[in-house]
Amino acid sequence: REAAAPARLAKVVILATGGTIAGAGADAASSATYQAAKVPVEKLVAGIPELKNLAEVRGEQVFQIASESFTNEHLLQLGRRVAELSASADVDGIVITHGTDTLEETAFFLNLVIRSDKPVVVVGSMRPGTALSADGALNLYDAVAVAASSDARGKGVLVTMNDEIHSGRDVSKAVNIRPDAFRSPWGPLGMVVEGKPYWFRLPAKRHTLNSEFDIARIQSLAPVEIAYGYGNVSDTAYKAFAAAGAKAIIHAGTGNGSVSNRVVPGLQALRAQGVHIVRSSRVDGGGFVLRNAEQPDDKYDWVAAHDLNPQKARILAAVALTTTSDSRELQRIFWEY
Ligand SMILES: NC(=O)C[C@H](N)C(=O)O
Repeated sequence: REAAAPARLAKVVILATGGTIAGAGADAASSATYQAAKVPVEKLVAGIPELKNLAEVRGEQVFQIASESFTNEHLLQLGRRVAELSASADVDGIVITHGTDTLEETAFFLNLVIRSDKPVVVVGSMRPGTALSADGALNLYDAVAVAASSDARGKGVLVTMNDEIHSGRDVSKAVNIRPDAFRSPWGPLGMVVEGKPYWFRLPAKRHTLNSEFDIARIQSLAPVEIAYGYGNVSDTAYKAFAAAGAKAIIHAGTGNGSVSNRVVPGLQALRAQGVHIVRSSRVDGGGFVLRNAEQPDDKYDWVAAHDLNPQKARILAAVALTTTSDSRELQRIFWEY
């Protein structure tokens, strides 16, 4: 019998954007005090020789920033590069190294606008590589394992952190400092163990190839801001955002996305001026906002963000408003994505 030809290693591109996974501290005990976005991608890759058993890897430095400084322009530039690479026959999967603070926003954005079924995996770390028990190397190893795996195709943009594989739509940073920082309210999709992904569930919402949005058709994102709900709140921030040109304001509401009676008239007036009001919830670990519960959305022509947290609601509204300014369309999109 002839021996089977050895399987070709997948080709994976690592797009590096900075964050703690590229961070460096003064000594090994500095796990929380360090500078993010210091180490270049070549060094990150060279630090994990085991990557070459998983894939043919090459790195590309896109930015070198902490993720709290990401702007819409960074999202668009990164998205265009991911689209280009995913269209190339020479690329099987893409990994994006990213700071963890806004990782959930970038992952959701790419999940909405990248028209490809090739694996795109966003990864970060909670400790810099210089720290004791640094988590970045294993997280990156897991990300490359997932990006190289044909099983990961068509599952939308994914996030690997702390051995788990999450949907980029669902996942968010739930705690800081600790390496178990990322949670999905509906659970992770799977796990990576010793460089092999294991899957347990699939995303139910529209994404990537099944999305109506396409990075190729987006010149700029709509200006969308977030205002926080709390006791003794006023409508000052909402009005200021609208005056500065916001097309939609995400209300990071208390509980069910409730709105203080001190703020309701101001938001009605802003809607009458054309600004969209999207009610989300500030609760951590799984908000759930229903239309016409707490506030009469039909009457006020407001939108319910359903289970999307305020920062994810901002991303969806900023993308959706590039194709529609109709509130019913906006609401449909909030149910479907
Ligand atoms: N753990 C991290 O990556 C935090 C860092 N501030 C960032 O988001 O870039």
